Amino acid sequence: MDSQYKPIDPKSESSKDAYNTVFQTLRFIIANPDKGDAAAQMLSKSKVFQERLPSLDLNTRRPSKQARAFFEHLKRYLNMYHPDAGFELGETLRYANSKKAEACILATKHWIKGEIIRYCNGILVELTKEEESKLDDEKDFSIIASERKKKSSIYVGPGRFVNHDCDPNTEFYIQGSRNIVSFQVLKDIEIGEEITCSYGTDYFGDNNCECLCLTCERQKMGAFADKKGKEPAHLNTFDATDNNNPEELQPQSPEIGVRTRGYHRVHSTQNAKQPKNMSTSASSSKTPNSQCQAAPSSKRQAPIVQSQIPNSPRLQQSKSLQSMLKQPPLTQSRSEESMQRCNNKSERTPNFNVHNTRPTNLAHINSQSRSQNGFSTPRIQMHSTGSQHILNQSQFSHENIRQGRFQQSSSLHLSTTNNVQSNHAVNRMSFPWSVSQTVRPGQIVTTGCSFTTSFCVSTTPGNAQPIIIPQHVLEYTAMQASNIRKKASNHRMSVNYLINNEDVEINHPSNQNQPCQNRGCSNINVPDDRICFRCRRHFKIFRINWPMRVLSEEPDEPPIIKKPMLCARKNPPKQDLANKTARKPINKRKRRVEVEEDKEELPDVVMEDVLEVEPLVKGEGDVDEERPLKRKRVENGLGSELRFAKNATVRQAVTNESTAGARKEECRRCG
Ligand SMILES: C[S@@+](CC[C@H](N)C(=O)[O-])C[C@H]1O[C@@H](n2cnc3c(N)ncnc32)[C@H](O)[C@@H]1O
Repeated sequence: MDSQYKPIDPKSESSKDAYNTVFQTLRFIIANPDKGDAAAQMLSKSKVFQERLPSLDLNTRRPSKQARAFFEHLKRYLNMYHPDAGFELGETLRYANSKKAEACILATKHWIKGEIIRYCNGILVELTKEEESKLDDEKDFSIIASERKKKSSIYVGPGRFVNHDCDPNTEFYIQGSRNIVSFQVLKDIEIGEEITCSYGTDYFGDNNCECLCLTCERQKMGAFADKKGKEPAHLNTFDATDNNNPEELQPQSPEIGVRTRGYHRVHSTQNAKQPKNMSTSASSSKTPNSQCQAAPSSKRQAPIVQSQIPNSPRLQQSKSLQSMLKQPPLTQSRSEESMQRCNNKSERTPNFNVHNTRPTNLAHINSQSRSQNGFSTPRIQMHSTGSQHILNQSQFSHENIRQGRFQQSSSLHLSTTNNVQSNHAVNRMSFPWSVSQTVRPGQIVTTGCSFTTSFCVSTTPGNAQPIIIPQHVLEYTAMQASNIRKKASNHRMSVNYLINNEDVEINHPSNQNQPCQNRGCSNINVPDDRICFRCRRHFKIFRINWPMRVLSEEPDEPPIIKKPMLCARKNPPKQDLANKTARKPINKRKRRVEVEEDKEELPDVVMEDVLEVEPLVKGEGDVDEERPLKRKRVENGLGSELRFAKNATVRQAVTNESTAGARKEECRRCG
């Protein structure tokens, strides 16, 4: 396995080329979903590919075995953009530390229990001991340990982006006899919902005590469990009084319970049956920073194990996967040792309160209450830190927020050097934008951003909602800030608050920060445009509003063309022969037309060109793309991807018709 991967410098010319090539290829596969081979071939012929992977020459008559395998893998990734894929790659802050979003898989269609998400797959590639030892701890790999084969395999492909949930909505599914693993739906999945599976019960520390999944959040388990009355580590809310140097308390520090990324082992749901002391080698040795106390197993909702689904059609098929995925039990001593280490760490751990901008952790409001400082906070209770803030966590859970039952929980931060009552420049780093704006009391600010400097409201992108910063929050914050300022300078503090939906009056003081105009989308984090980034990106690639990926209308039926009367004469006259030979170029031309069509499908489009095309925002399910597409065609003479299939048929029909016409004429001519 060649692990000598060098990332492309995003500023380089070749990265632009690469971007265009990949973009064109994606558009090609969208327009031609069944031409995965052609798309992969196209990509392999590109400059960037040939420069960077010269050993994988796919364009010879007999590509090497390695090249063919790579080719298949390439197709696997391209197929993520297949209109029927039913999922897309998104990003989330749920599992990562505050600085880095992680990938996740989001449903773009409604999935029904039992269905196979076949394009979300990956392949298990066995690793030699040497290869395994070479794996870089800094990089995130998904490794599946096979007990049967007594080997580990690396899991590669789009499926590797599926995150873990203790109550997952899918499970691993072996496709056919090959080592291709995709996912089977365990419970219906809504559009926009994250697709998750279970990595096993001990993947994130013993009994998944470091797990950050939604289920754990809802049930106050895993990293959300209340650790002996202490602030849950994942909350990481910074209390300026705890430490004079906030830098020391950056969430990435292992001591504060944020896991390092690294070499991870994914295990099947089979592991749910394992005794507690059989911790995985990964959980004990590869996630060194477990600052945890395992939640009582009776409370934990057991991941759905395969045997719990009676008559599961894939039960038999996946038997081999089950056995493959069984973990080698660790020795008791090792497991105990890891537990011991776990406990020791949690004892050592002070009441860390570094805010990591993960909003889901910040729900702790008791409405209609009074803050400790006597400020009347009719709709909000806030406190800079403290352990009592789990009060209503379930009510203000990520899910509630996502479903719009509550406004996004948020956290205000400010530098003590700022005067809170005046305007503040906010450095918003909302992936992938970075903008700044001034926040005034009462102004709606858009959440969906993490922050680096003085003052910010933060939450998870994708679930962003605008919120109003009430005057009293700012006053309270200002007061806290001035208190702290007396003690030390250059400290940050946080005020966590959440506003009930009913109490929030949403008005838009400016045209900034408004909900995405694409009615299929629930994002309310649109800083300077009508369409949120996700929808723009989707439109850019698919030329269709999110989450639609397929045409709702069938393409026009080609006009019915009666088969032309062919010349029935056995020995056509010489003229016919001449025509026959003359017809060859016609066919060639026809073939050329098809090739040209393909070319047309792959215009040299740069991002800016595409962004100029304004998506139509009519409503969910609307696929009327005529306006932008027509405009596009007029503007730069490009055809519409959406129409490609249609055009191809129509053009084909036209070609047939004219050929038929020509033949008829010929026949008429020959009598
Ligand atoms: C197989 S990868 C999944 C894709 C990953 N999010 C990424 O961007 O590469 C596994 C990694 O995702 C993160 N992760 C997934 N589920 C998690 C969970 N329930 N709790 C904490 N971290 C999780 C961890 O960083 C883990 O190492």
